[in-house]
Amino acid sequence: MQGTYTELTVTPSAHLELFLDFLQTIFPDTIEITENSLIIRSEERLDDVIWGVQQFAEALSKQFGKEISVKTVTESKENIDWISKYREAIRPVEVGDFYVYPSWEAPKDGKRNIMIDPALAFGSGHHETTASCLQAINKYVKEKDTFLDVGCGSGILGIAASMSGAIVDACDTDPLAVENAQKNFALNNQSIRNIWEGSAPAAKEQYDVVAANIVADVLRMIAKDLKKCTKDNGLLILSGILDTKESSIEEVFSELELIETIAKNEWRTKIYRKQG
Ligand SMILES: C[S@@+](CC[C@H](N)C(=O)[O-])C[C@H]1O[C@@H](n2cnc3c(N)ncnc32)[C@H](O)[C@@H]1O
Repeated sequence: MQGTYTELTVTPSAHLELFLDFLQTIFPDTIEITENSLIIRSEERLDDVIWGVQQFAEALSKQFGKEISVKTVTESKENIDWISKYREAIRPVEVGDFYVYPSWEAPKDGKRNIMIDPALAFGSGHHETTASCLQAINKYVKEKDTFLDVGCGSGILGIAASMSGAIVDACDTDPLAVENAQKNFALNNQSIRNIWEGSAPAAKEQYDVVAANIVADVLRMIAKDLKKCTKDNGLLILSGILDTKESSIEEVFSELELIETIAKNEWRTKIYRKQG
């Protein structure tokens, strides 16, 4: 890509549509039409086009027996590399021992590096709820723990748990998320024991740690299943809770021991222990 491109504005005194037909033979898809003008952008020089447009105006003048003039203005403009701009906007995220980075950045020495490219599935580490769950995993997940990631999205939480030595299962109601999570586990050289399309009720065992970063209303709906698949003395990491919904979650999980609440902006992450 060149550093600049030329923008040519063609303003005929009449018959804009005929000038459009003429220019479309040279630039079939790339003409912007405004009320009185046609705009062409190109990395090539457009001198020949300006000459052609003037010839066309002269030919039309002869054909209609009245003068049809055309004004042309060229401007050199800076080419913006949108892909680079987008990439610059996606920065790595550091939470505890975890360093979440996109594929075009380098991993960081001394960290548990998780490579995730932003995709359709939620979970690049930038959202407060994901970052808070990573903080909780960093603090509470131990080697050999069994871990269930309910609503895995990109798989980021399960990958973090696996890097902490846990044996990981995951599920999501969205088949695209299941596919994306599997891809991300492989990209990060982590293994996932079981992954299924669906939710907590399909869990076949009880886990040391269950994490669910889903909106509060859904957490309330599946509360019974989340508690059921958590072992006695196991932990439940609940996120996706807006501060306005916090008390409704506390109410539904009141029989568990609340051991920590992480607050980031308006988002709350609650860590419960299921007493034996
Ligand atoms: C906010 S994203 C969280 C993604 C990732 N775990 C993270 O922390 O960044 C919520 C995910 O939950 C999934 N989901 C929504 N309702 C669900 C349910 N009842 N059971 C399981 N997954 C659900 C969505 O498809 C989405 O991928």
